Amino acid sequence: MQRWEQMLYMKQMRRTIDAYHLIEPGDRILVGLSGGKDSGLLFHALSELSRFSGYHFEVAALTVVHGMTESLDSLIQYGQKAERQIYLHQEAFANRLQASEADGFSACYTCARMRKGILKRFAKANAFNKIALGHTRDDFLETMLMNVMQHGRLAGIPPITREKSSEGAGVIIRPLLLVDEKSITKAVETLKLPIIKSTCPYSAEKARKTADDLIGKLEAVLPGFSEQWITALQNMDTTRLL
Ligand SMILES: Nc1ncnc2c1ncn2[C@@H]1O[C@H](COP(=O)(O)OP(=O)(O)OP(=O)(O)O)[C@@H](O)[C@H]1O
Repeated sequence: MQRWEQMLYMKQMRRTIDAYHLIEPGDRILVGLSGGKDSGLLFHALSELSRFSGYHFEVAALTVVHGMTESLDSLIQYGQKAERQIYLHQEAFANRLQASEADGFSACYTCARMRKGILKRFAKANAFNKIALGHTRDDFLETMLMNVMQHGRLAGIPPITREKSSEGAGVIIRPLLLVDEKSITKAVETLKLPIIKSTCPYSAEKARKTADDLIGKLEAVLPGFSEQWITALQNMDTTRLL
């Protein structure tokens, strides 16, 4: 792989950070690290950025160990070798959510809420003022399609959210929001970052899979469609909308 290809994700991430003012000097950023490739690359990229650039911020990661992943050993070894701070929060709630799915709960929704609550409380207790999540351009487009298909609403995922709640640190940033999954996969392979497999039975959520398939079909007919969609959203002509 060419060097420019390896660095493509970094260029796209920096552009997003600058365009939406995601990072300010003095920030203490806690990355939600699932063990998957997106947040794995996010943690690596922010760690590099904090060491070699003029952004002046600190970064560490928290993994919520909810009981639905394979062994975390390689992640822990990576943290020690690269001298990167990875905290672990052990709370095996995921099995209980599976059991309650039968009662009409959405396990994925509840799991995401619980993880977010844990991240927020940890951030507050340890003086982190921002939480960074690994959502990508593909997550953004899938969410947008799902919102149209399921709720008749045009909404994606914002690059920065400022939430007020009793749980604490309410600023959530998504520096990979305009980075495509292909660049992420390539970078993770080249950098040999550790990837922990999820054992969650819901990880291929049906509605998200449908949205993903649809985007794949559009890309096959119209190469560059995803990029063009993002460009269109940044150039909205509100005088011609309803
Ligand atoms: N167990 C966890 N502990 C800490 N943060 C998490 C955990 N699971 C998810 N997150 C955070 O929430 C984000 C969105 O979660 P989601 O399950 O949609 O992940 P994803 O899109 O598959 O990304 P990844 O490749 O990072 O797992 C992740 O990118 C990560 O930042």
